[in-house]
Amino acid sequence: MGKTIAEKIFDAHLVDEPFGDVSVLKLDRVFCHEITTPTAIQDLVARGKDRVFDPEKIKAVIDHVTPAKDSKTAMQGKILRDWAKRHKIKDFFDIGHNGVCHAIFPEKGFARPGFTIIMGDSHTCTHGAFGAFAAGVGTTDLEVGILKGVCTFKKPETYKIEIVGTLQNGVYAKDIILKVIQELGVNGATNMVIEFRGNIVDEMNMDQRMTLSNMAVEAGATSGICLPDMTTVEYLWDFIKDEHASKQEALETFSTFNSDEDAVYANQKTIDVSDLEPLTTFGYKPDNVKPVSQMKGTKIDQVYIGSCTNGRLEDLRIAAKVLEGHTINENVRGIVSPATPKIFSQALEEGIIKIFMESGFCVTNPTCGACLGMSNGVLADGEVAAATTNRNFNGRMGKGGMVHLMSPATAAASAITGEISNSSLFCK
Ligand SMILES: CC(C)[C@H](C(=O)O)[C@@H](O)C(=O)O
Ligand code: SF4
Repeated sequence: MGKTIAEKIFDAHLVDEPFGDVSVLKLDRVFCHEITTPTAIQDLVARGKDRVFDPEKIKAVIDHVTPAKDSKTAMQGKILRDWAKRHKIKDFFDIGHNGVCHAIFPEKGFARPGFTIIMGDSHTCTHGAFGAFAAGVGTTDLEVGILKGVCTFKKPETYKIEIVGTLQNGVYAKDIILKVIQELGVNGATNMVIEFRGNIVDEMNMDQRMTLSNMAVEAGATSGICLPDMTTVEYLWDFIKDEHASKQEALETFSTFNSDEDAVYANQKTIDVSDLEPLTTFGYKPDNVKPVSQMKGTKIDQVYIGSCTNGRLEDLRIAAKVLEGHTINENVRGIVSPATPKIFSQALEEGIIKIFMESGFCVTNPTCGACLGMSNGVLADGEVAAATTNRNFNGRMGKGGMVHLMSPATAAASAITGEISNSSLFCK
């Protein structure tokens, strides 16, 4: 019987099968940020176990609220910073070098095909775009991961989603993942791994695959995996060239993890996206999805372009293309947060930052910031945001605020008109 990529990664990392369908896996990476890791650190210290399994395999960043906004967030940063120093974790990213975890870690080549990755963050599934099994975990699992380099998981069942067809202009990876979540529902893939397949995924670059994998958790999935291919190898080449004789050889090595033809799936679905229109959310759940055309006229107070879903260079390029030559609506506050310093400086070089600024956007440093309503653009009660983020939960960007999720193109068009709008209005 054939195996899925997730099953093969589990087999390759298996340390123990204590009972039933439970597997203890060896970890290749433990990623950390300043919101969840300090709790784990403080508990380890209190238990006299202030150790790390391997400082090379642990990567840490201060990203959610940076620069710190108050004494509490300053202390969270300090606990992580002091711990990283104490344990000689050299891949630690602080002010001036920091960016959103799920953007900066892939950019540094830390996510690789066949890897097992955990982090105390629900969007850790993003790294599945590289053909890794990457999952968000709670504090206890994070502590064990930091201390022993292992994590316990239920054996993975896989939901295969084939995305096929030809995309219309103005429709992006974000629209596709919103469509997937609409079809599956917020619990449709609970306790499962989503395997993204089909010609549309094959044709996507890594930025687009990360947008897809990022929101797998919004359909309940533990991880969202794309199979590694030459696009993956090309993206990682600078980081892996010493370990592989050629790109072809790297591809062959990575392909050993690819799902077999006769792999067994718990569920599968084919979605033809040829007729897909740009989509947006309308309620407080990510599966409350409608075509942008049906939401026309919905007034907005703030537009946010950024986050681990859509704060990458390609996202900024697409939004800037829509914004170029326009100023945003006088009733709209536009905020853009490039997801990493590298993305920021490339966007500067390409003139993208200038376009944002000339159109009336405020450009912030790389941070999660407004995405989770902790800083840099919290909504007032009753306000409405158009955002390229991944969660529209009640009050997500500020108590009493409403968030509509959408692609960077739709967000940029909406900033210009002041209401949810299709970017085809501004196609040049
Ligand atoms: C702060 C962190 C625990 C949280 C998460 O896990 O998702 C955050 O990143 C979010 O998006 O709400
Ligand atoms: S950008 Fe938003 S969703 Fe992503 S890790 Fe930060 S807070 Fe969470």
